[in-house]
Amino acid sequence: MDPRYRPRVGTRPRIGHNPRVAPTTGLIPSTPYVELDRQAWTRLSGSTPLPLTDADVQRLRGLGDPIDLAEVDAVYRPMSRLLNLYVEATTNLHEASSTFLREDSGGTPYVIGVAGSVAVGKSTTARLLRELMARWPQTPHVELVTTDGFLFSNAELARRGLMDRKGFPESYDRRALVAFLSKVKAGHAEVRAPVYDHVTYDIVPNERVVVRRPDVLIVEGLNVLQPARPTPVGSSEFAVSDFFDFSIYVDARASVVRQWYIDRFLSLRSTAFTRPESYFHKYAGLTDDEAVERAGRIWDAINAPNLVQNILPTRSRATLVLTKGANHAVERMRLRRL
Ligand SMILES: Nc1ncnc2c1ncn2[C@@H]1O[C@H](COP(=O)(O)OP(=O)(O)O)[C@@H](O)[C@H]1O
Ligand SMILES: CC(C)(COP(=O)(O)O)[C@@H](O)C(=O)NCCC(=O)O
Repeated sequence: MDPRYRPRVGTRPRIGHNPRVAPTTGLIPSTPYVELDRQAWTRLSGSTPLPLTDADVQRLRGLGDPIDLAEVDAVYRPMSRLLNLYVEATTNLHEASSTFLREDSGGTPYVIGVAGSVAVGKSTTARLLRELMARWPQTPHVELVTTDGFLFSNAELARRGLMDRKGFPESYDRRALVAFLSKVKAGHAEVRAPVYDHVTYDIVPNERVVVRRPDVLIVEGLNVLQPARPTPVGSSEFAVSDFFDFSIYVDARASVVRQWYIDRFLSLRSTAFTRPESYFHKYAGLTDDEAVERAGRIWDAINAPNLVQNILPTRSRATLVLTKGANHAVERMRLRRL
């Protein structure tokens, strides 16, 4: 039996609940998601326009990601329509809440989280979304922040014995990230975030990005769907995702992402790693076999355990899960029912 369906034994659907009854089995789905294959998803785009060109997609895609305009049309046009509907509904909800509180609604930013493994293509998804949403008339001002800026500096990670745990929840200054999001959500005129440099593999001293009351803020990072840390009795702490209006988890099989990580490492070897300031400069001269071996070791020691222990368990918290196949194309979508 399809495990997503449980028998209708002595249970009645709740009022207002709209169970999707599997036509052949008469069973009620026990998943909170609607699952769609690529074709079904693509059909949902309706007449939503796609204001991007092939050149835009080439500019926005990450290293090693072969995404093209056809893929963006099939996957991101329906997503654009969905988000447009959600943003509009949320704006109405904010207005209702402000009417109740007798406050000025003041334009609360719509916050979207993008989560997933290292090397799964989160940055491509986040950049495409930023570009698409900024072209809507209602949300011209879209900002994108990556959570790597909230990693502790290498000096601090070394002090805490966490240099081999970069990307694990404990390697981030979560309190600073939560404070940043809470100020953006509260409508502060200017909120600053620290900046990470993948080339030097460290926080850039004295550099900040400034976020000025965006219509939409996209927050991209490995651990953005992590629940709040356990707190002592009598106290409480926010999770990063408490500030999200919508979240996307970019998913692919771990063995496939491992290969993407290795392929990217091979490309970086002849590009970013050749720069003397690159933290990985010592790997620029590796042979193919040595580079594959080294990348595989970094993956197996750091990124794979982080994926299995910390990132994957947060997938079920996302509003939308995009599942990619080995060729990077999105094959399946799961949208959380409201
Ligand atoms: N060692 C590195 N040197 C330079 N750029 C890197 C390095 N590692 C990752 N990047 C770049 O950083 C970005 C984020 O990578 P990552 O966190 O793995 O997320 P994702 O691949 O899911 O977008 C990507 O654009 C990637 O190409
Ligand atoms: C910087 C990262 C932790 C990603 O951070 P994020 O923006 O997702 O918060 C990751 O790209 C990374 O460098 N991981 C450490 C292991 C490695 O070098 O692949």
